[in-house]
Amino acid sequence: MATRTPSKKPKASGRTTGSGGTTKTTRTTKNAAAAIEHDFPLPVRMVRSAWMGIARVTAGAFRKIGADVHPPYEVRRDGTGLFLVILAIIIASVEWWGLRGIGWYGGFVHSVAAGTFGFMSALMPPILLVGAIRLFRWPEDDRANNRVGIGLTLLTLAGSGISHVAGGVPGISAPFDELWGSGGVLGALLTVPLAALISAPATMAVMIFLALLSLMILTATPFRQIPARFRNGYERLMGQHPEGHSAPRGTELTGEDHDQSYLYESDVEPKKSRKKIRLFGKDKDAEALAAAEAAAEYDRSVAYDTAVITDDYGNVPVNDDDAYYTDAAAEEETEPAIRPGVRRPTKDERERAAIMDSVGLGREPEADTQAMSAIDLSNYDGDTTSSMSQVPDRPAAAPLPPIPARTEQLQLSGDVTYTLPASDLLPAGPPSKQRSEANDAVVAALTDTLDQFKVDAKVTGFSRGPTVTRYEIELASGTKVERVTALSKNISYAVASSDVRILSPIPGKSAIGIEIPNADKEIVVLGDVLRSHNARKTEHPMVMGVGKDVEGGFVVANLAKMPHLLVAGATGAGKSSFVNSMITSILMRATPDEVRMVMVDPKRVELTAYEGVPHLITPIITNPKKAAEALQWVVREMDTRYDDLANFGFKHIDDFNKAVKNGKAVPPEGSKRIMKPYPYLLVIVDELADLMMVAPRDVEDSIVRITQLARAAGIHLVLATQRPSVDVVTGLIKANVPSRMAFATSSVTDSRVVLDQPGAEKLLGQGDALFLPMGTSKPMRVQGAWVTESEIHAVVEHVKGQLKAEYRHDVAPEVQKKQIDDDIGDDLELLLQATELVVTTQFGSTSMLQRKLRVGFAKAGRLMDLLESRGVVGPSEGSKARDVLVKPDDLPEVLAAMRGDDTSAGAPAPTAVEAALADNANANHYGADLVAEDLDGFEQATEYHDGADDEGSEDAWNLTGR
Ligand SMILES: Nc1ncnc2c1ncn2[C@@H]1O[C@H](COP(=O)(O)OP(=O)(O)OP(=O)(O)O)[C@@H](O)[C@H]1O
Repeated sequence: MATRTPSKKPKASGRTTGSGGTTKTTRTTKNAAAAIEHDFPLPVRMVRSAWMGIARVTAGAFRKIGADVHPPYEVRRDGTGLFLVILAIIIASVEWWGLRGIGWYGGFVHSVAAGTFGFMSALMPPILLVGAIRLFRWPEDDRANNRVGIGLTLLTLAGSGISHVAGGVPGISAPFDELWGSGGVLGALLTVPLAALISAPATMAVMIFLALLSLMILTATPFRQIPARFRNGYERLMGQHPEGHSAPRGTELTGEDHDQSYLYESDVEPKKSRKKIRLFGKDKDAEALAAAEAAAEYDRSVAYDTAVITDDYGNVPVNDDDAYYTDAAAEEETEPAIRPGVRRPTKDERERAAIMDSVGLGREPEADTQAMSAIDLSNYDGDTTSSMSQVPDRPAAAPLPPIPARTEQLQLSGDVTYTLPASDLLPAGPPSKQRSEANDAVVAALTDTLDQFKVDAKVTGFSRGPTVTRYEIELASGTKVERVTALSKNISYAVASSDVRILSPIPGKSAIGIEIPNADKEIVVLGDVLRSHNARKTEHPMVMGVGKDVEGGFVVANLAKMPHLLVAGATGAGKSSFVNSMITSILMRATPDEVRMVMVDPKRVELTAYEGVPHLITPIITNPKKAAEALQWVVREMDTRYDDLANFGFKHIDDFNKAVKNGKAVPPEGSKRIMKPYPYLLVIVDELADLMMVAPRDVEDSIVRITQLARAAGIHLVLATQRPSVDVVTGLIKANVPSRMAFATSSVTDSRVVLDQPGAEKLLGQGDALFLPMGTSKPMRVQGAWVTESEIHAVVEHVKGQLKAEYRHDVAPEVQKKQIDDDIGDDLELLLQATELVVTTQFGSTSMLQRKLRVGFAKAGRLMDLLESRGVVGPSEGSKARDVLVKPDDLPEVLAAMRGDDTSAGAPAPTAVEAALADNANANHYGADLVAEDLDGFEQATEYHDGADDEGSEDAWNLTGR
């Protein structure tokens, strides 16, 4: 507990309640000091002023080194700091710069310094400088300063002791020269009696131990964290965990460096802005009021559910409360201090948590109180940033035991033994912080802003998440909420961030929440999320690692319970990373018997890493037209599954599967069918807009059918788009895709399309997201989990090593090339010209074809239809020109495909037309394999489909007549 009672500047003492007591005391102290000062004679006062003048200039220079800091005036100790600097210079001048021989000065300084500390006197300048820097830059941080003071003193003692033992332990009465050449008087006093008692080598060991102890005190490293610190240091050195590393702002992120660069970018320099507010912080009420309306609207609609997900620091000591909780009444008598407490979830929060449970979000009731742990500043009087050391870091999570490898005997894939990837393929991330200096700076800036605008409110605590921290503000009775919300622009200004979001109130609390980006963001790695208690609690194969919420709790979600998800966000906001985390989660947790996937990746780059994994039932589909057909296949698959459910009398595929496994679902007599369970089917579309451009009506129809019915059939859709406009995410699609994940959008309109409310446009990008699971109205802010390309590669390699993909041939049926060729007939030349014209001009107009090719309307229309059938242009849009889907760069391949040339050898990226052909060839190949091999779960479905054509195999009990 700090002993000094800081005084306040009159300007900052406008608060009337809350800190009233303190203000009064500090004023008295200040007045008393002024009175004493006045009693000194003029020359003393002049010397003092001169000293303080120099001290201020020196301190100013020190405060500008590195990140600019501005400690409050009333707590500065520049005079003492200057004294230490001068002392350091004097000792350095003699011990370092060889001024020893110069007259009495050198002799005097050397005999005092070396006489006292021996060899250690050479280290005194940096030690004194460290002390000075702390006093200049962080004078208010009493706890840390005391710790550093003790550490430096111990280091000096140990250093003198070591020098003295190394110098042969001369006695205290030895000649002065001998003392100077060893540990000085200090070293002698310390080691001579000890050496007599326990021998010189043992004394050396004690001194070395003291030196190490002093380093631990200086670096605030508890014993148990030493291995972790070493590990972190090593990883940082190797570039594995980039925490604390710095790189130029706005560094373009590429490849596997993404996770590192992510940490660097920060626009927030809170302390700097504090100074500006002091200098220029006039009352900006007019501007503030203008902001109030916008803020109020925002506040009404965006309030985040924070009570949902539990913290995963399973090893947070249960006695945290005892260790850190101090009696509030006792604190009021002395100086109020920051008190980390543990908040219990409110009733409202518990109810919301129950809703979340129902949609399959990870939650761990017994850990609730840990999740709610937040830094409690309820007795913080807005005085200064407080000592970091008063609140210990979030206890480093003891590594949870590795997830035991699960090995399964697969049925659907031909009785192979399949082992899921080991959890250490996804390495752990750096430990998260519960509090950092950046948070303290923001608390000080917020307090300062409230003071400046004379708002009677206090910052009572904060919860730190990986990207943002939510600061809690409580109002004195009689203060309007609008007084704080109206300050949103001023708060942004004070913390130098345009991304400030105000929640009023925080759901379930009588407090205003202010979410401010962390200057020191943290990365959330998928491995940690998947190893969290929430993820371990269930073996459900459709559970994915989502990320971390604002309170630092791990968020996992069950895709089967969503049951369909829309993922949207501007380009670069983190969609694809999310999709990667999702697929990797599935590969980590589910066998191909449990989950099969259809991946649609019109961008052709995002999902290629997964090509060939046995969970795929068809090669990754890159052709939008084929994707539309694949969706139709999904509808058919759904119908088949429904038929089975109906025939066997089950409501959900899980029940059906259970019955199959228990041998309770038996085919009727005479049927040759071998009963096998159905895997979940996850259909992932990485860019919905591309599909909607090609066949809007078909795609919408399929999606709507699937989303309306597929839940019970175990079929789930994940639709991602960077264009969340109403023509892509139509009203019908929206109505049927209940769960949403919004990454940063480029406009508030886009945010409304995804979430039905604003908010996403204020997100920070790089995985910062609003998650709105089914059944909730208030989105939860999360930082998405991150998985690197090499991690994905390792997982995919493992999975592919277990089992080869066996693709189905009927997901995207063959395009009938022969017929197409017949279609073209004698018009090939004209068609080639038309293609060239349309692609080079990027203008799909029939009348242009008429004019340029000199053909009649009917011919031009036919050419246009041919172009559409080959994916060169989009569908007709009435009188408007059609969208051109092929880029000029791809023209040669498209023309070659039309001519029927073989373009596979050395051809670059396949065109839409080519891709279709190539994919079909693949499909046939795998189809042939399948026919020869035993039937899998999907083939049961095929049996029914085919049954209509093959009377012999039609089961009597198949009521659908397939
Ligand atoms: N969860 C995350 N944690 C850390 N950084 C992330 C995260 N997600 C994304 N990023 C960063 O943001 C960059 C862009 O992410 P991503 O490629 O997923 O965006 P996108 O929205 O899919 O963009 P596009 O639509 O262009 O593919 C990544 O390269 C990465 O550096």
